Amino acid sequence: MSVIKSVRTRVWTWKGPTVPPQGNFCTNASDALWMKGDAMASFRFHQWLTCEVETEDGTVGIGNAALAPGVVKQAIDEWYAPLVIGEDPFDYAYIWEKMYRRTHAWGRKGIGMTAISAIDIAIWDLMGKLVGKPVFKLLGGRTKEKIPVYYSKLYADSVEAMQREAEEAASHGYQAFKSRFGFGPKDGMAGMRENLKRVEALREVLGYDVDLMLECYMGWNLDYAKRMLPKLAKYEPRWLEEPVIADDVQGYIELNAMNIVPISGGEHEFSFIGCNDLIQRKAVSVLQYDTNRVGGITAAQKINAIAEAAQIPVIPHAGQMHNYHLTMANANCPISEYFPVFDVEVGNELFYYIFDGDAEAVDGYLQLDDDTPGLGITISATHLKHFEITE
Ligand SMILES: O=C(O)C(=O)C[C@@H](O)CO
Ligand SMILES: [Mg+2]
Repeated sequence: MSVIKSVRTRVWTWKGPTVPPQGNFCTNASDALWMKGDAMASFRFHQWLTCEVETEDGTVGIGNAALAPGVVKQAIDEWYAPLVIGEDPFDYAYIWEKMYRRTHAWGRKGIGMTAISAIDIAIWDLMGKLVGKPVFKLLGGRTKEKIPVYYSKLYADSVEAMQREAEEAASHGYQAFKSRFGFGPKDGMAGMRENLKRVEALREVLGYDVDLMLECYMGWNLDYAKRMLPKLAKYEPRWLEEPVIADDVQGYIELNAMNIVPISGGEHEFSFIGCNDLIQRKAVSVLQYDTNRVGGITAAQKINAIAEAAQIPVIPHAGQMHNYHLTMANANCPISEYFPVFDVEVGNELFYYIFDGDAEAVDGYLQLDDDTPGLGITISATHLKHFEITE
């Protein structure tokens, strides 16, 4: 048995070139505020946290998190690392409960659960490396020949720009696409028309034989979403994502019960308890936790069982290998979100600049290797010069 001897956290701050997002590129929770200046400032993810868990034999498992990296680093360094050092990584269920219960007063959601997620993902990568198996083979194995993905970008822009991007993506074989709304309650009826114009334009170039998902990123409210759903129905969206803020579970329930467009959410929910609540209350028709927020792979796999029992499909938020391995290992996870590799703008794609090994979509699918141990990623040296790294 090789016990955990260290936990190394690093915050990666991107100092390289960025593409400034266009105006109204995505609604978000801050839109409800009277904001001076850039309403999107809270939206950029130009930092990332890596968490490396090493055992006495020198094997290193890599985890990561993208929410509030500096704060999560401190939480891990001060609270969680001491809880896992000295433990056997294969006691991962015990380690998870220990992290969850010893910080329960403040850690069950948000920063604490994000910290737990980063460590847990590292432990699963570590276990895969120690037994020489890919993580998905430890979770249930291959349930798909390859994983279908949806192209996730199409931030709101001019109609022409969005149509060009959609056509370009379709030319690469994608069969599913996610777009972002740029207008919400503060933009009134004119904004509604701008939103609808763009959905219609996307259907015009993509047709109706592909899935089109629509993302609000918590930027609408219940009243606006109730008014928009009947107007959206004719465009047959695969789902409407995060129409209201994560705390408005009652709003989710009401919108999902309208049964006009399936409602998806969960990327801002934490732990299997939080996701179970969304499932049991029928708040979502598609559950979209992110493994590096919800409690890592240990929690995600428990959620997958609950969701499958309720026959709610699980389509984790974001790309990244920790989500792909879970999707590969679960028949109830039909498809993966895929952030195409682009110049750094919002930052969703920053992980491509930190890690080597992330699966790349080909003709609308991605593949995981049956023989690569762990998650299959390493820390990359390629873009180091563009990062300021805080140990
Ligand atoms: O990709 C998503 O689902 C996100 O919520 C990311 C954020 O960029 C808004 O789209
Ligand atoms: Mg989302």
